[in-house]
Amino acid sequence: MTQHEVDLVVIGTGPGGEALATGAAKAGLEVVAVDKHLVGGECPYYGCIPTKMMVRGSDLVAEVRRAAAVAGEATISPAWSTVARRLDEDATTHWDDTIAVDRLTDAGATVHHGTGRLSGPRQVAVETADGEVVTYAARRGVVVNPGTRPALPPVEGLADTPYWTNRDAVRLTELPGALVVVGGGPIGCELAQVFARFGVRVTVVQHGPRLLPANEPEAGELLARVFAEEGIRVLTGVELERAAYADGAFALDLDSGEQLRADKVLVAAGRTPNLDDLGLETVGLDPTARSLQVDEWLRAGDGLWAIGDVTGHGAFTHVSMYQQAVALRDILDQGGESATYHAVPHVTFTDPEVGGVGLTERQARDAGLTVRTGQADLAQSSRGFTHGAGAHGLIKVVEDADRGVLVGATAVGPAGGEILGFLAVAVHAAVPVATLRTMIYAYPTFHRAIETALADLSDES
Ligand SMILES: Cc1cc2nc3c(=O)[nH]c(=O)nc-3n(C[C@H](O)[C@H](O)[C@H](O)COP(=O)(O)OP(=O)(O)OC[C@H]3O[C@@H](n4cnc5c(N)ncnc54)[C@H](O)[C@@H]3O)c2cc1C
Ligand SMILES: NC(=O)c1ccc[n+]([C@@H]2O[C@H](COP(=O)([O-])OP(=O)(O)OC[C@H]3O[C@@H](n4cnc5c(N)ncnc54)[C@H](O)[C@@H]3O)[C@@H](O)[C@H]2O)c1
Repeated sequence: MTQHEVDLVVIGTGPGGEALATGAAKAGLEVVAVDKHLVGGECPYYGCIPTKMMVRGSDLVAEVRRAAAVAGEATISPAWSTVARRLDEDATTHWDDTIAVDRLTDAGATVHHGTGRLSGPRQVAVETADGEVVTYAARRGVVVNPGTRPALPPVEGLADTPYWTNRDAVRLTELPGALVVVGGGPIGCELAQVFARFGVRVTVVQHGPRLLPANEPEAGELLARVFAEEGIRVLTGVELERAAYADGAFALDLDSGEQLRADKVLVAAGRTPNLDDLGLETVGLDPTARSLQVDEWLRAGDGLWAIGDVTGHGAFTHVSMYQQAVALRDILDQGGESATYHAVPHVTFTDPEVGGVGLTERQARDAGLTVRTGQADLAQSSRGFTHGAGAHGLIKVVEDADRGVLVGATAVGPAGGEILGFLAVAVHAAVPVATLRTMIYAYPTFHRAIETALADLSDES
């Protein structure tokens, strides 16, 4: 077995790994990029891109149905085949990564489809699909970007059923009659609403007290009200105890005593980091850990960098991309700013969109800050009034009163993710609340509700 010497090996090419490998190769490094599935990772093939195309379709369906109340009768015959075609042809080119591989190769990198494992410091063994093993010694080091896979909750019988995950959900050509979604996080909420708007009878089973528990409680509660209006059944605070599948149907027993029946079950109950088959033990790291501890330069060890979901700084494409830029500058000895995470933005693309940045009120209080919060109801704003149907939303701001700056904010509403941009700047740059209060907010915009929320800042929780 020959050992090849190169500058850098990237194991796992999620969005960040792909970009980092491209950047390093373009900078003149000899780079090997390894992915056991598709170059680009979860986001372009099974995550952000296909699901946002699904959301775009279901939002249009909802908007057409709202037309009667604001503009006159309009009809739509929702056709899943149209969405499925876009996912297959436009989003994923039939779940084929040739374009991405060519892009990386054109940049000068060597690409392997295979499983990469560390075999010691700066050492990697790549097992290709045909069983061949190629080993590399990496002069600068190794970057790991292995991402996550769907977690299977410990529910009796579930593993033996043909349950779906996000990977199945984005490849559907036909929709089921009745669907149970297990998990009320971002994946569960986005997909529940998409399928419901295309005519599926959807029940969401969320074992916590509310939807989107990583967001402010007001956001999850508002979303639950919207889901109820749209006919989505939301069960919170329940445990799924048993699952069984027979004769084409699922039976799900809840701890409340109720049994749910469904044609399909979508499991969206969190993710498991792909750290268990990476050879981490050969460099003194724990392969059973929930995340890889990294410093502000994304260093996980000597000659070892980790980026993306496995670092535990937010499982979002923009975090993976942000981190790759920092790690690449470190690898190339270019210096600059290291990574900080006080203003990580995130948007769940339900309708209304749920955007958040920085700390929630609870997190700010737990951090010992002197907290003041303010809120505004989008439906009560002039823009909400003119918008009419579909104007659900709220703004919530969380101030560190000692410093007089926002440390967190939430924007729920039509285009809530876009409104969040304003709040992300405020939290990122620690713009004084006094300065934000002296701005002029265009009338009648949704973002004008931020002014109302700032005026509402008080010590009441
Ligand atoms: C349904 C869904 C919707 C989402 N929507 C959004 C969204 O709207 N916005 C957003 O910001 N984020 C979204 N995300 C999250 C986003 O997809 C991830 O944060 C993003 O893909 C970054 O992940 P990553 O870089 O850690 O790695 P991943 O994208 O998970 O890629 C990791 C890659 O590593 C490979 N790999 C793993 N182990 C090995 C190994 N040993 N050897 C070789 N290759 C290996 C895998 O095959 C994979 O290609 C969504 C996720 C899902 C599941
Ligand atoms: N728009 C976006 O940015 C977007 C969209 C989708 C996913 N993502 C990323 O992907 C990650 C994974 O998404 P996710 O929704 O699978 O995970 P998650 O961990 O965010 O949410 C999972 C939900 O399932 C619930 N749950 C766990 N076990 C359960 C059980 N046994 N029964 C019922 N409910 C259970 C949890 O309480 C939680 O609310 C997200 O955290 C997010 O970072 C982002």
